Amino acid sequence: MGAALLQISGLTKTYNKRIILDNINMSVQEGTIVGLVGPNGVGKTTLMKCILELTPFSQGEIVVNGQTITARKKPKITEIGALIESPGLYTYLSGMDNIRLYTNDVDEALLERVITIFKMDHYIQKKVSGYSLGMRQKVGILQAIITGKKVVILDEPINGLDPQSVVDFRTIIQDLAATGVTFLISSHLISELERLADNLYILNNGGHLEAFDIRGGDANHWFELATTNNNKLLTELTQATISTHQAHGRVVVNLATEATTKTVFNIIAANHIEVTEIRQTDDDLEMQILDQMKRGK
Ligand SMILES: Nc1ncnc2c1ncn2[C@@H]1O[C@H](COP(=O)(O)OP(=O)(O)OP(=O)(O)O)[C@@H](O)[C@H]1O
Repeated sequence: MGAALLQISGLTKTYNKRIILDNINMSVQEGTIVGLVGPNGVGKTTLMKCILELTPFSQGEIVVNGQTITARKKPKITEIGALIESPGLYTYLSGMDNIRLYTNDVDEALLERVITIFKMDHYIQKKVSGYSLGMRQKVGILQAIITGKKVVILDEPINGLDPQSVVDFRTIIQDLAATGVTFLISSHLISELERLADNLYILNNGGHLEAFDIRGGDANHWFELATTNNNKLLTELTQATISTHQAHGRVVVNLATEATTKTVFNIIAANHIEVTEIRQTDDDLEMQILDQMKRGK
């Protein structure tokens, strides 16, 4: 781990006087993979566009590999590759021609390796007009990473990829990160980001960005309780401002602290509810992130 390759300080962005990004701060160290999640329309793409200078912002500063962007200062950022929204490809050209047209600066060994991993050999020389969504997406990913830039921004890169390709994508990205490439990746697939990313940020409605501790914090503290009166328990827990919801016919609750655990079981006893089964949830992180998103509203 070295210096911060991407540093965002006090970034504020509005569209028609509506605040989309509100005093955003983010620091991404060299060789790390940062995930970005948030509800639809919250501003994830807008944040990425600010970093790529595709949209102006009113306040704050973004530093990419030592080059500083402000509301007034717009340097040509050299060390950045990106896939934003869906890849803009010329459909009458082949995937390979699209890549060659996009840049002269191709890392040939990397290109060959990614084509092999993504199993693109049989179509990369054919016209894009015959490609599926996932095939186009892979060309877009290639364009973003193939020039060997130090910082790569990928907006919903897993969209349209089949399960094997998602695994292949993870291999490609983690291998590159191990060589020092720094990634900011947005996705709605939280479970995939959990596997892929080193750090996670949540962008909430109102444009507030929060760091999420992906490897620690409340992990492994979510439990599903099968009880004789789920509705009563849900109501009582909610009244006691304890995070809870129902899943698989059980009450799901976070028992991260001793105090919460005591409160939950006191509520159960006081209401004569019987617990017939307790099991740890296997989707802890997803629950926590959704919970943090709800609280961030
Ligand atoms: N050019 C624009 N002019 C005005 N408003 C815009 C413009 N582009 C985006 N917005 C608004 O900014 C907000 C954030 O949009 P953005 O595309 O960044 O969201 P997102 O988090 O990437 O959403 P999704 O998860 O659905 O892709 C939305 O409310 C959108 O309507």
